[in-house]
Amino acid sequence: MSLVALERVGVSLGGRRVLEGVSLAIEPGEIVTVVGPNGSGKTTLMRLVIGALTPSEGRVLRAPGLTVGYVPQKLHVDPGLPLSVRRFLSLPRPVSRAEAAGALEEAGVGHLAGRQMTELSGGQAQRVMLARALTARPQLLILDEPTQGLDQQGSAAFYRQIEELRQRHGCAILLVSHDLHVVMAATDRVICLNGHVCCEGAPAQVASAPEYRALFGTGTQGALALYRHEHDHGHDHAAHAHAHGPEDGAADARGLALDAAGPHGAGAGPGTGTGAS
Ligand SMILES: Nc1ncnc2c1ncn2[C@@H]1O[C@H](COP(=O)(O)OP(=O)(O)OP(=O)(O)O)[C@@H](O)[C@H]1O
Repeated sequence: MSLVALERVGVSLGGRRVLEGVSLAIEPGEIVTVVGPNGSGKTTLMRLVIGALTPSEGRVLRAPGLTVGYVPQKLHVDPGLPLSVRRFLSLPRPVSRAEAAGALEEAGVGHLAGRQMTELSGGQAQRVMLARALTARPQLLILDEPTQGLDQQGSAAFYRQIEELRQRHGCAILLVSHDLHVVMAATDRVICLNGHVCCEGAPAQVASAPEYRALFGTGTQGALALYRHEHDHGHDHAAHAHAHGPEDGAADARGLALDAAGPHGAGAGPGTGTGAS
């Protein structure tokens, strides 16, 4: 059974048609990247998947008891509000010290537990937010624009980490990107969105599809080749840590935010002093 399935979903916001006739399904354990230009409805689609938005048409089906970890594009932390990393990990669901430490380690930021959220760089904040998402033990991990601001090498390293997370946790991972470069090569399936699903399939198929090329041009093949070259070298652990390991501050300069869903998933809207953009 699919974790999430959208059936002919349409969404209108502020009198505008944002999504139309979108049908897709996310299967257990797969990595799916949604690509599309600015304003093509990617974030709206993520909000549908987590249940923060109700479709105007069609329906969204979720596996019973589905657990979702959601990392939205931005986090808004009130600068006047003291909020340590450790405490942030316990919002909204308290987690044990050991669980928090483990998740931070896994995200490559174990040393930041005592810091204030407002002191973190964009890349550090991104990893802390990923750690919080992991504490929900999600069956589906959703990351909205996690590679924004990263160069191709940084994006490739990020995707390797995503692959490792999938292997370790067995979760499906749904990502959004509007700058389709290296990211495509590391995903099982790409969905190209522009208000509707233009095309979908394996990365190489989508990269050569006329619908994709009409939106993004033809420049992706070189990036795919770059990724494959690096990937061939990357699997022993030491080489990984050296060439592709977590680098604080290397990630998204805008900062990435997370609002992890509760233990049973879908209530991942803004709250607890943080909000998705
Ligand atoms: N609350 C809202 N009211 C009216 N229009 C909205 C609302 N939220 C989003 N939109 C519009 O819906 C469209 C899709 O927005 P969405 O944020 O889903 O796009 P996106 O693909 O994630 O864009 P980007 O790559 O720039 O982040 C845009 O035209 C946006 O202006």
